[in-house]
Amino acid sequence: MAKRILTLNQISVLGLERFPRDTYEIASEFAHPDAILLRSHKLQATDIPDTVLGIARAGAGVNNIPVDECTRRGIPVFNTPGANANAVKELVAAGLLLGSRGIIEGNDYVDTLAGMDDKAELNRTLEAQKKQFKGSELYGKRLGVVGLGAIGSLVAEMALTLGMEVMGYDPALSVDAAWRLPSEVRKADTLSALFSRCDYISLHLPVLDTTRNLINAELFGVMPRHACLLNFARQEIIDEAALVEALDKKQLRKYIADFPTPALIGRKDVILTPHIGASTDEAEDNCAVMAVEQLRDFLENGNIRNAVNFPTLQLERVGGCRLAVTNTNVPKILGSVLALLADQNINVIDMLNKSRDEVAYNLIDIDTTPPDELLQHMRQLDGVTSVRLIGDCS
Ligand SMILES: NC(=O)c1ccc[n+]([C@@H]2O[C@H](COP(=O)([O-])OP(=O)(O)OC[C@H]3O[C@@H](n4cnc5c(N)ncnc54)[C@H](O)[C@@H]3O)[C@@H](O)[C@H]2O)c1
Ligand SMILES: O=C(O)CC[C@@H](O)C(=O)O
Repeated sequence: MAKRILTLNQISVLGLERFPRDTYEIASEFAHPDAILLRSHKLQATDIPDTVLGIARAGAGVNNIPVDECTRRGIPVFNTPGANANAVKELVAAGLLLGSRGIIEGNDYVDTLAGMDDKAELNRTLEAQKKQFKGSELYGKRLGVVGLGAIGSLVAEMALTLGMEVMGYDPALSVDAAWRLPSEVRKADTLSALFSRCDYISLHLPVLDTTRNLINAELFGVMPRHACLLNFARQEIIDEAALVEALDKKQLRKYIADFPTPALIGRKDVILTPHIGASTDEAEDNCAVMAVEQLRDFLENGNIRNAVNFPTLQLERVGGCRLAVTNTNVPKILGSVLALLADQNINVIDMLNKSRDEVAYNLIDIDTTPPDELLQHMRQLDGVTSVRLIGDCS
């Protein structure tokens, strides 16, 4: 039977074409989908049917998905790290330029001159008024980057090429990300040190329980008054009341962000774009292709790459059929699963088991198709969250 993929946002065709039409059905409405593919759609736990095996986010942030509930139900949530990083980096470059030069104000002013048909008079007026729109250069200024992952590291590199100094803060920096980082990036030990020393600050961290409202009144209080804050990460990272108060008190010069809210729209000291950080042809294609490939590998082989709540695990297919078993990460459960197979004289050909936090995940290749009763029995074992048979041994 064809696998059913429920799409909850518009997904690039280049990605969707990677689902073979003879083995997959794709639609934006399905009562019993095998998997969900989405972008920013806010997914409620109650909207995830029991048939769903995996969820793929074509993008980086997964705060629109109830990840804890998925983990509880044994559903891996995939994302596409780095696939849209260049698109965001380029918008941040634009944000830095909009924050340093009177581009928007100048453009708005020029629009007011529509209808002035005398070219000489137009030029005289422009030359007389342009001093209002003077800016300052980025060269030599200091950029603080909060979060030095896929996007933050590219932003740091881009700012260095503009001649800026770069300071970074990331207490959870992975070893791989540290290797990617240009050596010129100076480390800030605290957020407060970074906020107090930078002319521009750009946020590139995920929204988590620990980062919600992280940027608060205390940090706005130490910022230089000429500083500019860029937020192309998520609005929830900023304490909005504190931001509005800081703008009112002129504790920061400008806020440039991808997340409009009623309190911010229309302010002269705020520049807002409608969440278009990843809205390029290239990023949409990259994210969709990566999400689809990861989802297919999971549905067809049980392999897991780039899940935010499951361990990474890939086992080459060597024939036979495969059991994908998820359980809580406590002793003896795997032993009970294997004992059930041994009781039925089912031989294990190959096996891989890994854990991440409270989740343990096992791929077990066997040489005989197990009877349905055995799978039911396995599902009822204490601590087993899900059991899936992939393929057929016959
Ligand atoms: N505007 C957009 O359209 C758009 C597009 C892509 C991503 N994003 C947002 O940007 C975020 C980052 O994306 P990415 O691809 O760089 O992710 P990433 O996972 O590669 O990098 C995130 C970095 O943040 C760091 N971090 C975690 N907690 C931190 C903290 N308390 N302080 C400082 N750093 C911390 C992590 O260690 C990691 O290095 C995403 O989670 C998403 O919310 C927005
Ligand atoms: O899908 C999008 O347009 C936004 C994606 C972005 O917010 C992300 O977290 O990757």
